[in-house]
Amino acid sequence: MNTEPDNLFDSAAAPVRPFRFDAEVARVFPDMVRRSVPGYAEMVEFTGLLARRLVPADGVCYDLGCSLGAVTEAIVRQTPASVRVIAVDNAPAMIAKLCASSHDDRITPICADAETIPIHNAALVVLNLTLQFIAPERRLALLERIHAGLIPNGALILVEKIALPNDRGGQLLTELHTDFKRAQGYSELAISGKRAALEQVLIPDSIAVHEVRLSAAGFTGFTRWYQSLNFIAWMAWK
Ligand SMILES: C[S@@+](CC[C@H](N)C(=O)[O-])C[C@H]1O[C@@H](n2cnc3c(N)ncnc32)[C@H](O)[C@@H]1O
Ligand SMILES: O=C(O)C(=O)C[C@]1(C(=O)O)C=C[C@@H](O)C=C1
Repeated sequence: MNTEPDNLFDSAAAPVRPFRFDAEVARVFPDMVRRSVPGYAEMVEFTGLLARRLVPADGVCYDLGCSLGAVTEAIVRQTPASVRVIAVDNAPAMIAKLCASSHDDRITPICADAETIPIHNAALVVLNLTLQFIAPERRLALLERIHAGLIPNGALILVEKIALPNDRGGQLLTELHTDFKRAQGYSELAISGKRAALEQVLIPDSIAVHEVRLSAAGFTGFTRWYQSLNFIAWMAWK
């Protein structure tokens, strides 16, 4: 996948407009996500390893909000050749790039909305940094649909940026996330510009809200398997 540098928020002249997954973002996405999400590469790799344990031969996986297909490719790498992945994103620029880079017949890229795409016989559904972009009042309905589309013993992998408590620990982790971005070479301008652009677009929930909702959606159990600062990964099972 391309490695063009993310300098989208570096220009002082750039107007602050809501963040969108357009062609500009798709062009720099691998660099952007790696330098913005601490632990991203490891979470993607672990998702592949989890798929290896969770998905039966001939199993079907859904990667909802797949972007350029990093999770899809990790699943394909780690599972038998009979396992297939349906890779869904509603951003045409993302799906176009995924189609251009991947010709694996185990992968079915689809440009569609995760909220409406039919989900059937899924052994594994992955929402890697996607639920946070769905309107909060519709998140439960999406999780209920995913739960209904899973086979018995099927699982959901959910990775999210979370809302931290406004206490000393929460403030420290928020500051560390900014330090992480600085250490990745982002300028103060780029950091504050992206923060403003994501406001009202990426709406994080607290750990408690996520976990109450997983139960409400019908999942019988869940476990957290990764945390890096304000990014957390869960697995939930039917
Ligand atoms: C942060 S990116 C996800 C990263 C990706 N899962 C990965 O592992 O590299 C969020 C993605 O979700 C997609 N998205 C947001 N809302 C969506 C929706 N309602 N249906 C499908 N895709 C959606 C965006 O277009 C974007 O590509
Ligand atoms: O918190 C941030 O600053 C982020 O950039 C996070 C985040 C995400 O979690 O999806 C936001 C948008 C980009 O897609 C990549 C990463």
